[in-house]
Amino acid sequence: MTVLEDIIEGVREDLAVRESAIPFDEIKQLSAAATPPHDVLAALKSQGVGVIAEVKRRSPSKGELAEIAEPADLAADYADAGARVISVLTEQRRFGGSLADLTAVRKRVPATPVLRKDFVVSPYQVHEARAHGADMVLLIVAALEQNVLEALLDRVESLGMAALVEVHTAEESDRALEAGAKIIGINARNLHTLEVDRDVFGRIAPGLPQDILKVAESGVRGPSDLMAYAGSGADAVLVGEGLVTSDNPKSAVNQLVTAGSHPACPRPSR
Ligand SMILES: O=P(O)(O)OC[C@@H](O)[C@@H](O)c1c[nH]c2ccccc12
Repeated sequence: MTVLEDIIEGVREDLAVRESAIPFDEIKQLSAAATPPHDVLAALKSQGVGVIAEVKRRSPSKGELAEIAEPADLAADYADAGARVISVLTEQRRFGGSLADLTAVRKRVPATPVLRKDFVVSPYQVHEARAHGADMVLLIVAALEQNVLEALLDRVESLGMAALVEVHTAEESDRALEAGAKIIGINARNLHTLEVDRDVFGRIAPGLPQDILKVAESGVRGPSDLMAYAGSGADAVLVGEGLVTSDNPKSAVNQLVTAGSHPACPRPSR
């Protein structure tokens, strides 16, 4: 079993527990009653290379990263420093996250779009994301059959949210396009082996249509990695570890935001 398959097995077990506590009809109603979502596409299309800053306590590759007793405080720092979107990991077993983290962050940064970062395999989780205030949902191509990917993407968009469709290979990026993805995240980390290869973005992004928003995910250590990704056509970078392990996450975000809006930073040609 690969790491990804192992994580998904746990995710399905945890999901079954939540489904028996709150039935599908109820979570659907809660999602319909939530405050309307932000326009994430517009936020990501604005000038310069955007920063998506992640609330991440642990990872399967590195173990414990940061305690983060108050995810909302960290999110407020990220937003103050100019993060365009805040990503909140809600997977519990391997990443130490929760839906309570998502709710807390949503409440504290009402003006900033929030991404639910999890292993979404069912429409239930999409409604759950919206019910907890998410504006964007991660969909991992490697974890989904094509018909399921397409159905989930439709579901995300029909609730007014945006999907970040994650790929790691050219075949997966073809599947993302085929499914109708508008925002594609190219993950430097292979979710089967957890190996990071920062060159994956530069191999895949140039082959994507110009109107697709391209997010470089994982392995960003500082402004020079952002600049390198920008040079290969990134509209935004998604950063976790580099921020949560920093002595000063707010200034770490600020340095990235400054680099991403600097005149010397290569700009997406859209
Ligand atoms: O901590 P990093 O290397 O900056 O990476 C952030 C983000 O890309 C990573 O957390 C991630 C990318 N895709 C995922 C899918 C599930 C869980 C986590 C992820």
